[in-house]
Amino acid sequence: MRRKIAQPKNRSHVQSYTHALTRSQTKKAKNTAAKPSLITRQSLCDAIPWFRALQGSTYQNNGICYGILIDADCGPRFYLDEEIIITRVGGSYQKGHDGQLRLMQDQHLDRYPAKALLASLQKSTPVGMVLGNRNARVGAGLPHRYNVLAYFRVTDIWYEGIDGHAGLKVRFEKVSLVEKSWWVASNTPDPLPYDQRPLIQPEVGRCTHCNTETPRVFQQGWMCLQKDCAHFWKIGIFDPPANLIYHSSWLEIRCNPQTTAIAPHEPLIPTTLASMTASNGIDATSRDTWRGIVCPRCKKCIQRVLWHGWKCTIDPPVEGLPERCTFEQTMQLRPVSIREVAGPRGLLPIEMDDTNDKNDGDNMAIGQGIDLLSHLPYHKHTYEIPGIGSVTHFLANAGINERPGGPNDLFNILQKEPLGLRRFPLDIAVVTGMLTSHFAVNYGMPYKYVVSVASKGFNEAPDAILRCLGRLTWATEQAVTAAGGSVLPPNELLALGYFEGMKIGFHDDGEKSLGPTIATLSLGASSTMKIRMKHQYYNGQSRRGVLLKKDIILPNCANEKQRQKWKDQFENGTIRKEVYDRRRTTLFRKQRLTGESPTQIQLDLQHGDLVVMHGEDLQKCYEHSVISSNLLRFALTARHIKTDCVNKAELPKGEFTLSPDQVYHGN
Ligand SMILES: O=C(O)CCC(=O)C(=O)O
Ligand SMILES: [Fe+2]
Repeated sequence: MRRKIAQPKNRSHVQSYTHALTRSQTKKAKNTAAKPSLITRQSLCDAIPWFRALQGSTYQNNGICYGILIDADCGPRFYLDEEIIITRVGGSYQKGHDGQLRLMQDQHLDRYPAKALLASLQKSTPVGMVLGNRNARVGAGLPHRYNVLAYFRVTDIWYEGIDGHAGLKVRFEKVSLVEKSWWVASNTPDPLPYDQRPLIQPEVGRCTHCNTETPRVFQQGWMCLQKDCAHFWKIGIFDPPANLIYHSSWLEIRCNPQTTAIAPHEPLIPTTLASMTASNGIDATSRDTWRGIVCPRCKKCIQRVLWHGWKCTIDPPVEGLPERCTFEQTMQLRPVSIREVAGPRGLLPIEMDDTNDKNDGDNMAIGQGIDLLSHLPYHKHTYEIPGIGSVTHFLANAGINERPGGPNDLFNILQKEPLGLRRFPLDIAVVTGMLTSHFAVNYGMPYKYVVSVASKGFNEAPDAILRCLGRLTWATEQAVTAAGGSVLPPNELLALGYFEGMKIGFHDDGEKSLGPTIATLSLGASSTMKIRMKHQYYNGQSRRGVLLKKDIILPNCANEKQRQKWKDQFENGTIRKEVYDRRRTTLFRKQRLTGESPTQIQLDLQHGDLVVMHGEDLQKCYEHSVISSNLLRFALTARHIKTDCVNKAELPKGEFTLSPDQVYHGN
């Protein structure tokens, strides 16, 4: 390989981006810092397709490394300039008491992640480089938590002596030798074209013991870098000094871009934004549109938080702090027609046969009742869970949906209204900064669903939202009356918006402040709702194997008959508590009970359908999820929030009066 040196060096420094903040500003900045959702690893992985690794420093796919994150401690002799990076290969390191990483064992080229880096080298695959601001050497000067540098090629991987073991190091060379690197000081001269750089031959040496020829890596002398050779990591017969530095030829040699072509597999920075704004026919709610982007102004990775587009800084500006990036890209959402997304039932006139009534998936048939007549034009399916509650599904059809002010109109209007829908960080996320996979806005009494959401008063709600509330009030009354309960009218409405591929994962709606009834109206794309027992009630014990103090035996739970028998024996005094507990522990252990409950009730929710879940224990013992199927769906869920659980100042938010045409009578 013919390689040349870079331009005569005015060795550059990483540019300093740190704002000069006073101490009080720094404190303020910490307190009011952008929500973690905007600066986390999740933002990076969401925006960058070649780095979808939420953990570790390497992103690999099919055995090839496509992206590297350099953060925190990069091992001895970490090196970075405008075109070269030399760093350790991850894995096999552990943090000691002093906080320093130590190599615990020899690394091997045939193990990941080294193997994936070697594959990138052999297959000439460029590796995208991200630099984190926790990097001990250069991090402090960087503008963001994660900074996309450029595409690099892997030129060499070799062994060094590290902490008494053979540790792997890797040398990366920037793919483009033409563009000036953004991370160097602005007064660094532009790079010389490759043709104008002086030719350099690498210095090589041959080991007198293993006879292998390798380049000279270090200034202090040539060393054999074959880890199994007796002369490994020696300069002559001596151990190398602690202050080893790289030899100039090792740093300055470059691959000839003409003879060693290397093509990036995709743009370093995805073109999502450009393609969205060029109105080139991409649907504004398709899967690609709710990925993150790299801010074209400040280069921060940002997630799609807002319904209408991307905004670099979501939080309002804080007085006394430097202004944050104001980049904002809203997009016109192409109106989605009901014909494009609705399932067949929402588009067909009512049929009096029972074909519609086979649509509700493969249920485990917990007391399923079908009522085709009493709620006409709806069909009604009810699932009774004895002692727990019921799920009522009102199935709509074109007759219902096409009425003025009905689901078709509501779907069209909700697309045009500025509802204030946005994604929220999940409180219980496994990875910090993980956002919900749906957009949400709450109206009326405050309600905390899977995340905390600020509520808007019903006096701010558009007509369409109040019409939905009218329908949900009707469905609540019908289902609760049929179940023989007393109706608590809804005073809260959570609107969810689902783009293509969005969902709400398993959760319950069982907050202390909630009444026992939850009603949902589906608009637009069809979706699948699954209801299953919570893990502990299905198995009779917690995930950690702790027995339920009072076993609740739900229909179809694991070991239903056996558990019921022992529970009866315990309750009527035939067996003592120790025996009861021992029997259950032994049985559960033997069966290694750890699985989730199979779906107990599965509903095919179509445009215009209403679902009412009723019964407090339903939310205590069961959980539900909904997966949307197509470009656009809205789910409007109304509940009754107990007013004594609400902060007095917020009570007016839940007050509303429906006009006669917002009230619904079930037609
Ligand atoms: O999208 C749906 O139909 C259900 C929404 C839901 O479960 C909720 O808002 O808690
Ligand atoms: Fe829910």
